[in-house]
Amino acid sequence: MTTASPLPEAFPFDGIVFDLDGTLIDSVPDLALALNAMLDEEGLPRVRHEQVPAFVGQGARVLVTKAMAAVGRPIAEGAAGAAELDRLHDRFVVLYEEKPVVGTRTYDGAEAALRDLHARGVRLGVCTNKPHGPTLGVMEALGLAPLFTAVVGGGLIPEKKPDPAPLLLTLEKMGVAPGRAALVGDTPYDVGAARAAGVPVVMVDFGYSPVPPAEAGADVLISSYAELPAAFARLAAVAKPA
Ligand SMILES: O=C(O)COP(=O)(O)O
Ligand SMILES: [Mg+2]
Repeated sequence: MTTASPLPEAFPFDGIVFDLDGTLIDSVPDLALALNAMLDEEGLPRVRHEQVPAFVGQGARVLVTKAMAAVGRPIAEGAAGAAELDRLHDRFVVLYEEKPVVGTRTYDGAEAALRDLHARGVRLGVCTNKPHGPTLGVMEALGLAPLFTAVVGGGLIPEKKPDPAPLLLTLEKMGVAPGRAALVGDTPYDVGAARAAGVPVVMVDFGYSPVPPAEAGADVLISSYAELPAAFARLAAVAKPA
């Protein structure tokens, strides 16, 4: 990159945690591919790509549960339903890990923003509800993995965002105090985790939020990564002192 860094000289945070799906990457093409491969195996109708964003954000079990409901085969309550969900989830993850980056792309400007922060010595983390295994696979394949100090995917601990535990674990692995960090995400699950952890939050408006992004309660809303440096400057004003 030859562009001059637009980040403020005195950067207000030691570390930035990013959500993955809908924030750094548009993963819906490959999530849809794996879901439809799983549905084909079950002899069920496929989901349309435009249905899939509404399924993403709370982890793979919720993704599969919502997809099954969308094709008219909702997962039943009780032990039989739980066993079916386990089976379908495990198969979905296998299929997704086989082809995780056929159509997945980083959003415009995301990689440059990450490289800029990294070059300035800001520690970077990913905190995602996507299962941890495929998370690592996707990040490796897209060349993002070396930029991050810590990656916490779904299943490493039982809690998922909006619970603050995965975000706090990410920060612990990064060696960054919550009062010196910010989160960038795309859904109310990210905002909830950030609020509960005492971390200010930027929300992108181009992800997979199930509610209008402006109503999700983030501190700052951005429409492109070009707006991120200004968003951090505004966040610094709402951040708790270290
Ligand atoms: O896989 C999901 O459901 C969500 O992943 P995210 O937390 O990176 O948005
Ligand atoms: Mg997301």
